[in-house]
Amino acid sequence: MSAGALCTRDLSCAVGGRTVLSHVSLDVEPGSMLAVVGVNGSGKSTLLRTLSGLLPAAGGQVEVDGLDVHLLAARDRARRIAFVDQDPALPADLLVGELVGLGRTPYRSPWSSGGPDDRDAVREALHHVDLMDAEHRSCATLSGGEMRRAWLARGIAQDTGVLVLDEPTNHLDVRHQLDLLRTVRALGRTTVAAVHDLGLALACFDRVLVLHDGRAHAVGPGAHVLTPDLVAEVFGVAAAHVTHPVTGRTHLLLEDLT
Ligand SMILES: Nc1ncnc2c1ncn2[C@@H]1O[C@H](COP(=O)(O)OP(=O)(O)OP(=O)(O)O)[C@@H](O)[C@H]1O
Repeated sequence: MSAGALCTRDLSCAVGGRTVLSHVSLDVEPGSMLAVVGVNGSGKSTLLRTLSGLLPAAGGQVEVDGLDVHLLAARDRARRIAFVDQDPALPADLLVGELVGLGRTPYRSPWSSGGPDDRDAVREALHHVDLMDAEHRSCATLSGGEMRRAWLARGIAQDTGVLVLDEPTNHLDVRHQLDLLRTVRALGRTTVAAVHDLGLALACFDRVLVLHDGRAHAVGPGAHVLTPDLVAEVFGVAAAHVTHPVTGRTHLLLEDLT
């Protein structure tokens, strides 16, 4: 089995004692990018946390590289799946390089500050997110968008086959949104990301999973899944497909008709 193979079998996800999602069966192709979309509260974060092993499965299974995520030791899991949270609390007084270095924890002995390989991984990750010059700055001095990229760099430095990203493009300007998704693509890792921007989901991901009414409502290539009918049903927004005049790719036009 290739590294980064991720699948769920009849997965149910619960949070705060409430089942949020049921019967989710998914195969995420190694190296591919899956966008998870759905209205607020549809269960995107809960699904991502369950995939990452941070929440127990309320039923069914998540497998990474053929192994049950919820049975793996924490260090082994952290070498296979990196989770980048939506809005993590910042550990006080860390330099950016130190924050990114936390991604190397699964490879270090408890009291080690890291060797040359770890330092190289940190610099490479900072390079990927265009923050090379920020390595020695305090995290407290970063803008919201720079901070998002620093957290992503920590996930990249973790050097896992699977990256799970909760709203990675929030707070980013449009150039950095596209750059970030291109960077993630170039890493070649299996990526599952919650996104709110349906245009980005369609343009930048191989497949889109739509969560609706506690289920995996649809999954497949964005242009097949994000049809005007589905967008109207799930999001209550009128949509049309248009073909980009230069690239010939399908895009979504959204219109509020209320
Ligand atoms: N700790 C908790 N206790 C109880 N209910 C929770 C808890 N965390 C989340 N929920 C509820 O579970 C449901 C799913 O939440 P989740 O955060 O997964 O949705 P989401 O699709 O990521 O939402 P958003 O788009 O707003 O980020 C929501 O109804 C939310 O209120």
